[in-house]
Amino acid sequence: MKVAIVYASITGNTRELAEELYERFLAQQVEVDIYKIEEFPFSHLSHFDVIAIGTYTWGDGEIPEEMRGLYQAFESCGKKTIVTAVFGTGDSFYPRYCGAVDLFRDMLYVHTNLAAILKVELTPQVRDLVRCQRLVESTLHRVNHFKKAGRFWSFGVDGWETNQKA
Ligand SMILES: Cc1cc2nc3c(=O)[nH]c(=O)nc-3n(C[C@H](O)[C@H](O)[C@H](O)COP(=O)(O)O)c2cc1C
Repeated sequence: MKVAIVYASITGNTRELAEELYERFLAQQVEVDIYKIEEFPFSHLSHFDVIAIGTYTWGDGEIPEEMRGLYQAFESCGKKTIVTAVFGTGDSFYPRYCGAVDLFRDMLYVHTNLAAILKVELTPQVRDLVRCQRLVESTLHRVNHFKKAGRFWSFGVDGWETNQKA
């Protein structure tokens, strides 16, 4: 299983969160690479079983400029066979707390097999480490479930509803 963590961070909060997740994926003995957004080869999206996307929020709940290419890449080349997670840090002082995570969530839900979402207030605290562990476990559980079944399930408005071949 191949996992990629791709993140953008200016002041280091989202990077810290990405690094926590990296350690936790490693501890599960999966192959995991961590990329700053500038280093991620967009053309390799489908080389990974799992892609965890980390973003801070900018402006009025916006996706930072450097993450927009990744957003568009998933929009045009996303596949339901790629299990994704989206995480980010934000500041609840702003009306659209972690708005960039919400925007990615909505798009990834449509174009990929979205397994987990994590929002953290500014710098990750000890209580957030448990949430990081949950993100890793839910994501790997989704991949294993998917591989066993040879199909995927999506969480729709009326519950677990979609069952399609990979
Ligand atoms: C100009 C500006 C606009 C921001 N807008 C938002 C926002 O709309 N929603 C939010 O949750 N956080 C917002 N933030 C807070 C950042 O997303 C937050 O500080 C984040 O942890 C930064 O991540 P980083 O340390 O990885 O760069 C804003 C910060 C700045 C400086």
